[in-house]
Amino acid sequence: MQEGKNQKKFFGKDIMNLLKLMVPEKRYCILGMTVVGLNSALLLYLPQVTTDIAKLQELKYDQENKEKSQKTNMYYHLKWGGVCLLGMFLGGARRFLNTQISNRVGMRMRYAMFQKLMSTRDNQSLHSQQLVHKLSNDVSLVSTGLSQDIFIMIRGFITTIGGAAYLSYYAFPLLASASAAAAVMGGSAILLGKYMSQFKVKETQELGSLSEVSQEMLQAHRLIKLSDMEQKENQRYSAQLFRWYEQATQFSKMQALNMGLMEGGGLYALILILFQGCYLVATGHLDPELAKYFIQAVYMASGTRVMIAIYNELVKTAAIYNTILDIHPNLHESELYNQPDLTKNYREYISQDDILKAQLLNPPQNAEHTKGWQELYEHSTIPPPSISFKNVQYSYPNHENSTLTFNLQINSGEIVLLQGPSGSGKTTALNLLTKLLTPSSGEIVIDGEPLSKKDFKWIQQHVSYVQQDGIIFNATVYENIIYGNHGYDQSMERVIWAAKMSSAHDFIENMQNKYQTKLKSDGTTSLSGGQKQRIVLARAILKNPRILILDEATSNIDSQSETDIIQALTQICKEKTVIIVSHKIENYKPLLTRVINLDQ
Ligand SMILES: Nc1ncnc2c1ncn2[C@@H]1O[C@H](COP(=O)(O)OP(=O)(O)OP(=O)(O)O)[C@@H](O)[C@H]1O
Repeated sequence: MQEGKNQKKFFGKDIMNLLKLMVPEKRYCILGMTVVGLNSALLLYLPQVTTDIAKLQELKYDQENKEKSQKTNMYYHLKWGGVCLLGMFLGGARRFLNTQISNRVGMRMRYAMFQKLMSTRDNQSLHSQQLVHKLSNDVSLVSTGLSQDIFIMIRGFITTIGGAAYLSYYAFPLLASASAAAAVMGGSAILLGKYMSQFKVKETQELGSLSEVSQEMLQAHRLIKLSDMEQKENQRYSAQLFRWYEQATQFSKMQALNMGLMEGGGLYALILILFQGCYLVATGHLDPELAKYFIQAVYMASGTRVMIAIYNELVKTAAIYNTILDIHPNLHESELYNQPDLTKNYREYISQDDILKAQLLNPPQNAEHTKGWQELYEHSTIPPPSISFKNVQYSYPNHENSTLTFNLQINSGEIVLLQGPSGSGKTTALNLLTKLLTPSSGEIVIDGEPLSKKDFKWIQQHVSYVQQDGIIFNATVYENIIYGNHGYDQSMERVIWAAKMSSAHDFIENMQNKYQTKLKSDGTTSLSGGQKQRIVLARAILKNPRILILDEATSNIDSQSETDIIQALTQICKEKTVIIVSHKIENYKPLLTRVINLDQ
């Protein structure tokens, strides 16, 4: 089991930390507690019905005063009808507040976690499938568990205290029996709670790994089929499934033991209370309205039982919460609840998104309507930048004893190909240039100015990076091309220009809805590898970047598409500093000014 940064706290503190998630929902919580308080008071009042029934029975035989008897009858019916209606309202309100707190806590957690993950520049250390599982499944477990458990616990507390107070006043001997039963249940639950939470953490981790394995396999579905790995992968999935099952079974056993002790304790309490109650009635110490006291004693014992059961649930939930905090080394728990009210402007978010979507379906036809048009051409008049790596060193955190060193000079407007054996550091150099990684020492200089002095915005504005597996989003062709090009000309005129430059226009025109055709990100899109890569290239050149990086950009496509793209690049690469990484040096030769060897 992975030892997370948050797993060493003692359980009481864990629960306190968990409860902090409720802090921003103060208003809902106070309202919820009031409702739960009233609901519990109603429950405690309920045994009073026995007294009223006894009175009604008396009146039934009072033939002399028929009118009074009818009135009283009516009064009691109205009273208990009202109690039922109130109970109905309070029950509904409690459920609504429960769910709403859970929704809001979950929303805050997801919002903070997502922001944190997106803020990471070097995402290589993040396990995306595990994270998706945490964002959906584990957050739901924590938020629903927390809000529901707390209210049930409060109700348990009120009925325990109320029942105990009633018994201590009206039937003190029964209090002793109920307390003894509560003590037995409490002891076992606290003892087993610790083990239960440990098993729950393991089970949650195995379930996360199961999601990871399944997503990985579904993504690599084609490769698995073609490599005759189906049986092996089925076996791997099954093995992980059984690993989860093993932990889930351990947890179930522990839970069953706990539940058994609870049930046993409950039965013991019931028998003890009944036995004692009957004895007290028989000896004339208690009046025949035994049911009233009996119910109060049961309230007290079951309230205690509920509190203990919920304590166990909270320990489990806190354990899952700790695994969520481990998703990111810099995620502090306070970030999950110390945020402004997210829901304040949520309708605005949705309506802005709707407006944007509508605009994207009707993009401006020409550049006059688009912001940033001038900016686009302003920087295209400046000569493309020169780049030098001066004794730049980098070591990956998990490989600190192997340091990569770079000394490179790329002149303004050059089209260079970075060459070197696998592992020589080509991708690392590009990540350093795009500030996704920061050098351990040395300096990268762009046009005479250190890159460290330029902010990330500069990179976003002046660099386009095309990777081997071009990313296509669940959106139209038009949206895919303008992606990441805000502030630049996004008119149809300009998008068509970019598509023509990357030899994409013709096949887009042949699609059913042309530039408004919907594409899919999961690979089920009707695009070929070459078509996908041409759309990605159109996206990269729309903003007319000063530095263009092509990292194995044509590796996955057929040779005819590659020839077309390289031909298009002759035009595209003008007035830019271009860095190409490709193993197919021969194909790029006509385009290049130089080849730089990284292993020298
Ligand atoms: N996220 C990482 N964590 C640890 N080490 C890494 C990481 N990424 C790369 N490395 C190591 O850094 C070295 C350079 O890797 P890099 O990917 O930059 O090489 P490359 O020349 O691009 O290789 P290829 O041609 O195979 O893509 C390799 O030894 C690799 O093992």
